[in-house]
Amino acid sequence: MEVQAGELLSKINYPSDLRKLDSNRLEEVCNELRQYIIDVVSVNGGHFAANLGVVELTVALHYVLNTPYDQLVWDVGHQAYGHKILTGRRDVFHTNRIYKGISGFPKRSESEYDTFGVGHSSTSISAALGMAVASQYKGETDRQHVAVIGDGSMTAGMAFEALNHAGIENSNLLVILNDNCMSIDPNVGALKEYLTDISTSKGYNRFRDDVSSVLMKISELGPNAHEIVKKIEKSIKGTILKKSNLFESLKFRYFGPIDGHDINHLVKVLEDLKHIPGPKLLHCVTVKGKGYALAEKDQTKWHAPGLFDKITGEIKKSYSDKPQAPKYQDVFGHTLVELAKMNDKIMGVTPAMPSGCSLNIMMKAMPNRAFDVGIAEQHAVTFSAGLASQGLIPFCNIYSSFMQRAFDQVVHDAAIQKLPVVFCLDRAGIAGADGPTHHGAYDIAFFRCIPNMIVSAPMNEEELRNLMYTAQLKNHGGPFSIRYPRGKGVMVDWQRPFAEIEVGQGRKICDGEDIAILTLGHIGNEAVKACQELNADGYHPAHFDMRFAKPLDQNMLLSIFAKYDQIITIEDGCIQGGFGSAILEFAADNQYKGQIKRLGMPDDVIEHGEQQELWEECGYDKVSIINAVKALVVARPVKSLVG
Ligand SMILES: Cc1ncc(C[n+]2csc(CCOP(=O)(O)OP(=O)(O)O)c2C)c(N)n1
Ligand SMILES: CC(=O)[C@@H](O)[C@H](O)COP(=O)(O)O
Ligand SMILES: [Mg+2]
Repeated sequence: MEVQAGELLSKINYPSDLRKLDSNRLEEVCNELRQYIIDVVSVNGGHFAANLGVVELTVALHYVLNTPYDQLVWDVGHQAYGHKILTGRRDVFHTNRIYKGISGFPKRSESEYDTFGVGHSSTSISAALGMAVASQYKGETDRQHVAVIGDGSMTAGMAFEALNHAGIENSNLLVILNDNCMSIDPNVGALKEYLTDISTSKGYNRFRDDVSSVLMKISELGPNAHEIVKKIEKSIKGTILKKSNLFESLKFRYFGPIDGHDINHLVKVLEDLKHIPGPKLLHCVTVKGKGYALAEKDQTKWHAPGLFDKITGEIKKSYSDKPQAPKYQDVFGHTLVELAKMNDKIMGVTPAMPSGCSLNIMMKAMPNRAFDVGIAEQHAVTFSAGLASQGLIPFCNIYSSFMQRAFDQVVHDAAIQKLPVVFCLDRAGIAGADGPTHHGAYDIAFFRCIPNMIVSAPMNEEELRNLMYTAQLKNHGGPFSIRYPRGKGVMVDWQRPFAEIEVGQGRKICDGEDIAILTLGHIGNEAVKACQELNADGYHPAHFDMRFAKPLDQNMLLSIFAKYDQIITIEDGCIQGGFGSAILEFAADNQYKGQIKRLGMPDDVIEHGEQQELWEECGYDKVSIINAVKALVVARPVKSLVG
């Protein structure tokens, strides 16, 4: 649905138009930009509160900087809607995150203003530093490089690795710390407490303002003045500020904290900072959800609320007369608490996604046994391994795509040491509107190659519960991974008694002739639907839910090889190295002479869209499965086959 932009905003196609305005009109621009974001996101969905929080910052940056020559890098990029609207994409913004529409994150192929592709957090300082060093090398001394990073994203190790490096590079880098005290959930950790301390310490702020304004004035007087500034800084800031300022200790010049919603002050400060060389950090304090009262009040709920009525604030739900199956996330959250009540060794760990993965249920019920460790996937894995080394059983829940960050920790800290960490990989498979950075495409492939690792995937809620139950019964000789997708399962009546599943044992869903369909995980439900339609058309494939990509159910596979000349494998993951590849390897090792067709994500970047649209595009939704079977098998007369 197209939404009309305000009068001023509708004339701003690019930042060059913005820069023609008198600065006293910027507040108006901010109001219209904020309203436009509210109007479009309410009917289209997407990230909301973070975008409202950076409206002033976005306008000020594009007003002061000479983008795209000056380089602006957004961390995560979930807050870059204002940036997109001001940089040539206002009229296509209604296609944001929609299949074939623009991406919900900055993307280099989409615009020259998108200097760096993002989606995962905490990459902005490294990327902007790389750009700054490249400019220095090329002699582009007039070029500005700015990384905008949130307080949540600043908790990741990668951000600190970049600060550590940037502090000794004398390149032109400005880091803007957008501090709203929030990650998706409330931000956590000692850094958050430190930032709150320096934002609220009145005496320090007054002193800092005085020193900064004097230093900025002197620094405008020319090259020699910088030397004087440095000396003054060394003696004054060195003794007073450095002691208390983390960023100064890392050789950044620290400015702020300033009000990130005061557009006029922001413009002035950013102008001043353009004339100060070397690594600098500007600490901006903002409010997540700024300007939409409900979002300011419940920032987690309004991080990405889905569609809503912008007047009443009512978030739209899909209503149905029929009872609905739960989300896998909720099954995980409730089941973990159930198991933890039975087994006092169980602990819960999430890197910054407690409400996303539903560990918040355990954090509330058992606060001393469940940890949000901040955006810190590597730490989450090794922390879990540490817990496991002491006889505990951590359930470490990480979105599949974020787990890409922690591969070494899984190998080095958990698998080699045979530690029984249970890795629950949420959002495994096609993630949907978040797109390629968030699809859980690779985990089967990258976990399957790790020794001592169990790789499993439930086809429904009951299977998820039973896999979780099985994983904590004993040490299976190393980590136990369980992957499941974003969204709903298929069972309304899911809270059934626990039953152990034998590790490496698949199950037959239905018997058949001519061809066997082997599935892993929830995508097996598409195969169930496909088989029903195929049966009516006279095709009778057998269907096996293999449950494990590692170890494989070798006995079941050998009997399948003996009976069927044709096999289709289906997985919601990349086909290179994944579940289908595991079957191919086993088939080759056992001289299987039949034909094996693999369905899964092709060796390509899968863009954004709804899960169902992308399953279809990748060729493993119900219809694609039907077509694949029909292409391989000759139809037989309809007859009933009970599996
Ligand atoms: C590596 C990684 N882990 C987790 C996430 C999920 N995530 C996206 S935004 C976000 C919160 C970021 O907080 P902050 O940087 O402070 O931005 P804010 O939303 O507060 O503006 C999280 C945890 C991610 N994108 N990347
Ligand atoms: C930007 C980001 O990484 C998160 O906000 C992500 O979009 C959350 O995804 P879910 O909605 O699947 O929890
Ligand atoms: Mg934040």
